[in-house]
Amino acid sequence: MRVVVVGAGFSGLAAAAALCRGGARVVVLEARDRVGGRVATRRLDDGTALDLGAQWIGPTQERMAALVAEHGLTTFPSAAQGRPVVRWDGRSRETPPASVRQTVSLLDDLSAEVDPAAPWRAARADEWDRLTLGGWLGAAAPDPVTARYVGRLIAGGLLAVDPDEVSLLQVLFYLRSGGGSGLLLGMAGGAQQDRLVGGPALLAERMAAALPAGTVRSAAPVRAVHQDGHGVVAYTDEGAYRAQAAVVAVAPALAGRIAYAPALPALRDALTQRMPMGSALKLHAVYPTPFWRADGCSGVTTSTDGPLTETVDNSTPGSTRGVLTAFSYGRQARELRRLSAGRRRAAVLAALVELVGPAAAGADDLVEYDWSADEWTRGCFCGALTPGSWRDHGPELRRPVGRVYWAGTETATRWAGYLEGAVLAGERAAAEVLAHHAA
Ligand SMILES: Cc1cc2nc3c(=O)[nH]c(=O)nc-3n(C[C@H](O)[C@H](O)[C@H](O)COP(=O)(O)OP(=O)(O)OC[C@H]3O[C@@H](n4cnc5c(N)ncnc54)[C@H](O)[C@@H]3O)c2cc1C
Repeated sequence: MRVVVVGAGFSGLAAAAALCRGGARVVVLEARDRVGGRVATRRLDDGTALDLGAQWIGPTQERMAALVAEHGLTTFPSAAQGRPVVRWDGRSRETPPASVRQTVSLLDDLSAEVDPAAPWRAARADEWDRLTLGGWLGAAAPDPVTARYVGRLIAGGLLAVDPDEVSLLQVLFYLRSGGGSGLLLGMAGGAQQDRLVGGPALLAERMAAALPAGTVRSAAPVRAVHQDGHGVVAYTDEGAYRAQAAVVAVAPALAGRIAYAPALPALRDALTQRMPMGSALKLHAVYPTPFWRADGCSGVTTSTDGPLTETVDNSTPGSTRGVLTAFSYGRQARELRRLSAGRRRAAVLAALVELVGPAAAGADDLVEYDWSADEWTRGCFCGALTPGSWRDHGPELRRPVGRVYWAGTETATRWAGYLEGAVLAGERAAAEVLAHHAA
């Protein structure tokens, strides 16, 4: 059996490996001239490595851990020794007030009622899908600052959207899919625990290299997928690829930009119109040294206000330089994006000064990469269904359309939105193809 896989991110690469193991002959068509999708590593002249996209893996992400080992890579713990800073309504403190834990626990409790494989079946699905996280926080959080902080951390930190842009149901699905707020938000013991030596882009390259020679065709954007009773044809600018089935391993927002013949069923096409990508800006401020460590600070900060919601110490072991990586989400990220590069740098450094002190103004460099402007990603960290969309369109996420199967992290039921979810989704789609078409 021949299978064409669209996209060589972690999902497409994992799908291709599983299909090859199942005896299929596979071609992976990748739009970019590199594999990996939402991962990329930029190296500074002194060897400092900056992960522009995904960078962390953590406990319970078993497929990622297995792939790291299988491809001969290792991990190192994220730097988080020292005092964190919580900038709370204009004042600095070490931990957020108890109201934050209480409010987030309420969300965790509600998420226990959501099956991540079918959020639309939750008893209160309709009510929760109509309500935005912002609306829920307005009623459930004990005060407006707690509501703001939790909104920025949960809607922003997890989905890179504003609390008013996302339904409570989407948030509960995401919390459940990643095993709860403790795992999702944590550094040690959580999803931000470890980084890959060499960066995740190196793992993607090794996954691609382990496939039979010639499997991955890069610089081959798929423009159209046609199918009939006998097979599928994927059209690129260079040529047509025939197969018995296709796995489309790209985010729904990008899958909707491919032309299908026959046209996709209305509900599936509508799904691609209702799952926009998030809006995160990840910015690396590079310093001669990690100066915050001398003051006993961990570099891990969170904030109720300003353009930056959180920062981490992202310095690379072996490099003397200090890297403070800052994240801006939703509306704040859009506002930063509208500024000229010079004004953005000034705004980001001013926010860093407020979080970690005056030395933050002396950055050698501010390295940014705007995934929203990237033609083949169009936003990050992932796509999320808009309020009110889960019930009618959620069931279409993984439902195959004839010979076309859907992968990509957005289709995962565990660790959706993460590298782990991408791998699991790719392997699930491969299993569906192998089960329905003779190898
Ligand atoms: C800034 C940032 C930080 C993140 N941090 C983390 C993190 O720390 N940990 C974590 O686990 N996850 C993180 N994520 C999320 C993680 O990167 C994604 O969940 C994961 O990479 C998605 O993989 P994927 O294969 O589903 O999709 P993608 O990586 O988007 O892969 C899709 C591939 O398809 C290609 N493509 C698109 N359209 C076409 C077409 N028409 N024809 C051919 N090819 C096409 C794209 O070029 C791309 O290579 C982060 C993401 C970003 C951007």
